[in-house]
Amino acid sequence: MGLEITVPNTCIRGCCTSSSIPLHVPPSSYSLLSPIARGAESVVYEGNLDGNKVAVKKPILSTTEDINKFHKELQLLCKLDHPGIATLIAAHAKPPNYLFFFKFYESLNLAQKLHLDEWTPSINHALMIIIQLAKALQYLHNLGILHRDVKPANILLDEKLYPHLTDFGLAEYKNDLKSVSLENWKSSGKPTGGFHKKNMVGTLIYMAPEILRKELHTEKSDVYSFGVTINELLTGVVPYTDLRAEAQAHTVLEMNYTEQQLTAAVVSDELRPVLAAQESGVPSRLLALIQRCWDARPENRPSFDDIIKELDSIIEHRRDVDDRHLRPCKLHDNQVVDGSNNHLQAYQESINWSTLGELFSKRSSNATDSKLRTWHRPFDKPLSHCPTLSWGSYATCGRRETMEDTHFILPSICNEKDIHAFGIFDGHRGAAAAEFSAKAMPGFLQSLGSIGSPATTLVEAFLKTDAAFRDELDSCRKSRRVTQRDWHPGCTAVAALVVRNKLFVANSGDCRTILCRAGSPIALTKDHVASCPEERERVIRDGGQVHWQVDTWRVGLPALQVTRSIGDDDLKPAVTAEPEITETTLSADDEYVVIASDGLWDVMSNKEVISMMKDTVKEAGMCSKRLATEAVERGSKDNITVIVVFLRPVSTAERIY
Ligand SMILES: Nc1ncnc2c1ncn2[C@@H]1O[C@H](COP(=O)(O)OP(=O)(O)OP(=O)(O)O)[C@@H](O)[C@H]1O
Ligand SMILES: [Mn+2]
Ligand SMILES: [Mn+2]
Repeated sequence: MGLEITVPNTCIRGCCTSSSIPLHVPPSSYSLLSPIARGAESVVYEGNLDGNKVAVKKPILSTTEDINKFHKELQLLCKLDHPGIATLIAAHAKPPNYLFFFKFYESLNLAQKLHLDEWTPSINHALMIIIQLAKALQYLHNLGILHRDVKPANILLDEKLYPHLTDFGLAEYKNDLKSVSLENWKSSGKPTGGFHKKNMVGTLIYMAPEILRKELHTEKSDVYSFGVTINELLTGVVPYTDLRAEAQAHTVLEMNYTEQQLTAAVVSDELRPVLAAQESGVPSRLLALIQRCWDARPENRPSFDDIIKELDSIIEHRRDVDDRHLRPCKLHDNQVVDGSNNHLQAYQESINWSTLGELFSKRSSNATDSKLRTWHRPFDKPLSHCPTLSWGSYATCGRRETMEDTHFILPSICNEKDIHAFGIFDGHRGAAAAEFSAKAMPGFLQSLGSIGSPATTLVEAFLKTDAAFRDELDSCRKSRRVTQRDWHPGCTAVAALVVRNKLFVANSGDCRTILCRAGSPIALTKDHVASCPEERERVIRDGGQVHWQVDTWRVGLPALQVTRSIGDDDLKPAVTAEPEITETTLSADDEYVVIASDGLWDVMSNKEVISMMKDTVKEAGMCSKRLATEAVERGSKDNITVIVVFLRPVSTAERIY
């Protein structure tokens, strides 16, 4: 269950503290595998921490000053929590091991992606990266922090090619910079050469002229580096390489000398990289923004607040233009199919809903002290039957282009060895609600378990996840991170909770859970769809409208087929998030549970699932995969997610019960 935070959670000096990031990790919990990058000041390894793939940054420490620098970087990193900034998972700050453990970002850094992979992002994807990066820098500047080393090599890309700013090796609080310079002036009358060397930082081609002139770094110096970086993203050209190649071809000058020439040209002649071309589709307002970002005079450059306002407006303008020309056509199953809509999607997805959900999860589980938290135990009598659990899952987007299913597996909640939770979310109108819920609900389950019975815990977790998601969407609309007002993503949800010998299943929507008892299926959920008369009546009672359209009953204008879900805020309260709960006492007859999204059940009956399980190797992951691939073969048109949980000991050698 993740890494423990030992108390007191501080570094050896006591200068770095964190309530959520462990600052001591036992050597047995991690290993360093191969190095991925060797910098002047550190080696970054691919590694493993507590079973998860991580990036381990190991600074090269030779002097006390290096160690001071490590503590400073750690202090800063402990304060940061933003989806556009690389996530520090843990650190070790005790001699002889000084290590940073970061979330592993799969898709290279932006410099490698552009120049080794020769990646050319679409304008919409580039805009998404630019705005996410601007928000990360706005966040830092609001905290009074200057990054001082903004460049493509310090921007890591995750599997979706979303950017995460990293490398705080040169970052400083603005106020500290001021005092350093004042002290220096006082003690020596003028800055010394050593002082300049130490403070003239960042990579030359991204450095603002005032830094090259050896003046103090300000927020506007980060803005300059941002401008050069996003121009590189749009052109795919390393700044000045065209120039430099020429210089090298025509002279035998040392690199150092051409760099001096370059510096002089940037400072005195206002030389800048070649601006991206409007013909390649870059909006002219974006080009103008880049030019303002790299203006020679810091006071003429916009702040990140200004930059974000302008970017929002550029993006909204692009959408308006497209909306007028190309109206997306609505299909029966609520899927909007239209190529022109891709950039809209890219913008909606520029909000990382998983990360937002994770933040909620962290917040809700931090609200109660994990040490004091115990899970509600309704039965302390000795049990007649103790299930032995093993589980596995498989998720596939099937024939769809996008994946809108998510799931979570949460074993040993609050370190209780016999309490486990599993959940599946099936998104519609985008993946946002599903991505958010799969991260947020585990946090709510952990924090709520101590309060009520398992059944009320599940109901509360569903309602809280729904409320949190809709709040978050609202505030995104207010801050204009979501400018499309008629975007109302939702997801169906099913969660199973095993508490010793009891199984609780909560369901909102049309995911399904079955239990195999003595060889026969027992349905533990009922589908909440408008074709079900009771559900239809309930929707109408709660103020919703249902109508027959094409081939079935549907709810409201969006013509939703499901009648309960998380999100879908245009249809609340009629399309409620409140789940129906079943409670089952497990006995020796109970073999396994299958939880799956409707992509499986569309093409397979409960009985067929049971018979397929019969001749599959009894390993939960393999069973899940077999069921899902069979559903694809049978022509399921939907995303498919399957979780199988065995309830009694199984041997993988056993083929048939
Ligand atoms: N979390 C991560 N996931 C994947 N790769 C990473 C991660 N962190 C760092 N890297 C890789 O290691 C490189 C160096 O990381 P970082 O910039 O933090 O180290 P550094 O020693 O400060 O480098 P520099 O030479 O730029 O000062 C990155 O450019 C990236 O390629
Ligand atoms: Mn770096
Ligand atoms: Mn660095």
